[in-house]
Amino acid sequence: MDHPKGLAGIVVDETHISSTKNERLTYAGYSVEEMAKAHASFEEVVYLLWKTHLPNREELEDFRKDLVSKMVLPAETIRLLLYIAREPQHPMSILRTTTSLLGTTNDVDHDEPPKILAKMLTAIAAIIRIRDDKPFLEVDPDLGVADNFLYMMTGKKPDSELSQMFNTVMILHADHEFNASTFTARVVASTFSDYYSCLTAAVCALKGPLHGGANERVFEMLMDIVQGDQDPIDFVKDQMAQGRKIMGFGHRIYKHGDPRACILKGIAEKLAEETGNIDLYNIQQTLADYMLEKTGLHPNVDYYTALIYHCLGLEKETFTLVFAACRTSGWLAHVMEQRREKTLIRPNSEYVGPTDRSYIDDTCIKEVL
Ligand SMILES: CC(=O)SCCNC(=O)CCNC(=O)[C@H](O)C(C)(C)COP(=O)(O)OP(=O)(O)OC[C@H]1O[C@@H](n2cnc3c(N)ncnc32)[C@H](O)[C@@H]1OP(=O)(O)O
Ligand SMILES: O=C([O-])CC(=O)C(=O)O
Repeated sequence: MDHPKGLAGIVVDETHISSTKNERLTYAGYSVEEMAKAHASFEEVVYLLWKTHLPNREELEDFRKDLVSKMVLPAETIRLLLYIAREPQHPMSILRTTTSLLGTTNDVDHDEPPKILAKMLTAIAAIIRIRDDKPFLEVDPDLGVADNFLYMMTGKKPDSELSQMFNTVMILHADHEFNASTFTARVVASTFSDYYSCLTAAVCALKGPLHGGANERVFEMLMDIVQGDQDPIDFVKDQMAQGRKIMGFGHRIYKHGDPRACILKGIAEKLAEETGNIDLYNIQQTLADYMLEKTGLHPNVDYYTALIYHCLGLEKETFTLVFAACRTSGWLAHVMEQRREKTLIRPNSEYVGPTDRSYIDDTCIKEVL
């Protein structure tokens, strides 16, 4: 019997959280394009993903205040982070350990999603600061969640234009139905394991270059082109001739273009102009045009964010951490939904190896039997 590789096209369960039906991304029925255009805030989208309805003004303000107040990390966690974040491993490996660590610190209510999201954001910003040898920054209670996260990573409080752009980046990454990391989190949740175990597993899945790790590889490709003074088209032709995939292109769901990439492209162009990186943006454009014409592949969500994060002053190794920070909101939504379902995820496989073998005939320790 033929099985679709990688569960492609298989609907494994229902969800109320998000949909990519007909290649349109919606959160609880609202189009992400409409929300991005109307400058929805990250906290409003998190509320929507968790409760599947929008908050009223008062609920939104309370939710924002609650999240921001919970972004303060216990002193013990900061002490441990200062130690762990300086280890030489890749920042996503540091985040994997940190996520697990957050679940073991002596902190009450540790099963509470707002607290978990808030702590993850601060911990991610702290990892980035510590590795950059910059002082750890305190949360500003007057800023929103996305602004605080950006401030704690970069040390700069965003103006309203940057704040809108960064909120958009965060909401576009917040959820994506049963992608690999979310599905991983749901499998762990289905065993009734704890939230931090689900998130640690999700971070491990996001880290890989075929998933969230692609944004770092996109920037590496741009640097290879620029630093090697290479023609961008010759570069990708050569990569594909060697059987390599071009990072930031293609998607399991979107075969006619990722709706988020168009919005992110606009943000990348604006930030690239403002920060003197327009040459990198132009290279990305050249590559995107060539890839579409020659392979029919479109850029995915990781393609333009590589340039956006660079323009924000982040190191390429930390790009996937920012993705993890945004996606933690969606992971938590799915963990909550899966917990309500109370069913173990445990599919079947078809065994295709040899059968009816005799251990007694084949074992090397026959003589002692
Ligand atoms: C947040 C996210 O996770 S978004 C995705 C981030 N990942 C990347 O950017 C990595 C590069 N892209 C890829 O590897 C793929 O497009 C995936 C893994 C994202 C999706 O893959 P799938 O749905 O399994 O499609 P699949 O890999 O089978 O691709 C179909 C064909 O297009 C080719 N293809 C797909 N993506 C690429 C690419 N980026 N570069 C070159 N060729 C590609 C495949 O080689 C395959 O060709 P074949 O039919 O001749 O074997
Ligand atoms: O859905 C997927 O396969 C990958 C993903 O997480 C996204 O595109 O946001």
